Amino acid sequence: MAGIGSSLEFSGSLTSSSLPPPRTRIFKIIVIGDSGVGKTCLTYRFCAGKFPEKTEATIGVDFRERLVDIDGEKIKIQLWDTAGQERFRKSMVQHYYRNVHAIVFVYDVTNAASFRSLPAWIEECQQHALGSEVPRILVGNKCDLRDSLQVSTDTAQQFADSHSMPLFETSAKSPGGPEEGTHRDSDHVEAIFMTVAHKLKSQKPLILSQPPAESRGPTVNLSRARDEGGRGWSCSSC
Ligand SMILES: Nc1nc2c(ncn2[C@@H]2O[C@H](COP(=O)(O)OP(=O)(O)OP(=O)(O)O)[C@@H](O)[C@H]2O)c(=O)[nH]1
Repeated sequence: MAGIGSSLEFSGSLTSSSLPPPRTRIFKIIVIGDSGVGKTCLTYRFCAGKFPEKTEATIGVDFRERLVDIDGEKIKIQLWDTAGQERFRKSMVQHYYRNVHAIVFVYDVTNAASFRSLPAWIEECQQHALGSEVPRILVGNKCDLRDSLQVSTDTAQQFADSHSMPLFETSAKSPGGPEEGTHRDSDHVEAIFMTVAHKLKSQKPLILSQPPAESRGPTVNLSRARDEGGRGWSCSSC
């Protein structure tokens, strides 16, 4: 299960003034979907800020990280770009699903088969004990290829609703951004992953707590709040 429920505790003879700065939290987000839907491009776009010139099929898993500032806290967003091809997944699959904080399911809006595969990807997550308490989102990629659309927004939205996931339609390739209008395909890759990070941070605020008065000594516990178990969340900024 997700490791973000675990507490980060500093105890012993430390006083609050001598506490080391809290270490940077890492949010592990796995990106899952059929081969060729654009997982590498989406993760690269978020972490490197641009569309990659060339990609090859992912073998096993690739990691990409980006340090972001959320409400004054530095958080490392660690994206696990998983292989879509079965033959490249086998040996690594157990590692993907350890200590996952959030899941991003990706399909290609120009490839109906990639959309039809989603139940199998969801099932695989369930088989690895990722329950509904782990935030998940659905991303339809390649919205720049409007003329080749095979999955309508309505169909995708129905699917997302039935699985209590927010839906984002985007393009790892097009510049995107609010200046491009209010239509769904302007959902920005940046905003999508930042929304996930905000959700995780709001579920797991880092709080300074003290033990009950009777046992209070020089110890200060720095711990994370318990999981609120929120579901059915949505993007407020997109
Ligand atoms: N037009 C367009 N092409 C895209 C977009 N995203 C990815 N592609 C292209 O789709 C192809 C596959 O992209 P990848 O990111 O490698 O796909 P993947 O899901 O990581 O594939 P696997 O590693 O095999 O699982 C590449 O040729 C990309 O250039 C997009 O938003 N728009």
